[in-house]
Amino acid sequence: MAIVKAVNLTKVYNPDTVPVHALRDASLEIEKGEFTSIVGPSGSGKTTMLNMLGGLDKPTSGHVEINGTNITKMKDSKMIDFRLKNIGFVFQHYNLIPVFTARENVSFIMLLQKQDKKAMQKRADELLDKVGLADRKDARPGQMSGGQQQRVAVARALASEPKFILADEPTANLDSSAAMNLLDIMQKMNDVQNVTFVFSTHDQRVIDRARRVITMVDGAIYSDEYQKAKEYDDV
Ligand SMILES: Nc1ncnc2c1ncn2[C@@H]1O[C@H](COP(=O)(O)OP(=O)(O)OP(=O)(O)O)[C@@H](O)[C@H]1O
Repeated sequence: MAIVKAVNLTKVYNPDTVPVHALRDASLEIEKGEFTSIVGPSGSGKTTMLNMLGGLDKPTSGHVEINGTNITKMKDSKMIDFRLKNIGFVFQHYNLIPVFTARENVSFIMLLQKQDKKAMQKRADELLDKVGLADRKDARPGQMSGGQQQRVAVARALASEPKFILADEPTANLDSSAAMNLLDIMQKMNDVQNVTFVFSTHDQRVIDRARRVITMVDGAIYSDEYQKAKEYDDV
């Protein structure tokens, strides 16, 4: 069964004033263990699609299923809890909490899930080790580079052991070496632990690493192709 299934999604913003058709009858399925890029020109609907897949917004028509559960009909209060347990998010602007250390940022989701404090600390430390930040656990976002902040964001996204990770333009603000390093880490997590990643991106470096490339044009799925992905450097 697909982890994520988007069925005939249409999204119209501002339907009563100046309607914008951001998605037009777009359907896709994501299986466990995929490393997939959603690409397409600016305004083609990539972010709108990720927002629908992550339950951050609702379609005008159509629906989204996650592991067989229709999330489109879910009440907002239930959706928050469902998101916490099932979906990890990585954003272009990292979205870390500035007054928290790296460890606290990673622990925060587990705190919301009322996990045991010791287990929470242990998991946060393991995740930060995995993203190469063993020596930056007590640093706050303002004391870290963009690449380091985005690696904290990846560790945070994994903290609740989600079914899949959605990453909206994760390398957009990173220089070349930080972007490659982030991709190496995510690709290795995909390869070794079978973590499922879905990206939206303009970045050819990210597209080259994907095994599947879904292209959107004007709110619709234009093509959906598998390719041989560029290998990652061991990290
Ligand atoms: N909240 C909103 N209100 C109105 N229109 C919106 C809103 N969000 C997006 N749109 C419009 O919907 C269309 C799709 O936008 P979306 O952000 O999904 O595209 P994108 O492919 O992610 O673009 P980019 O690559 O520039 O980030 C665009 O025409 C955009 O202007």
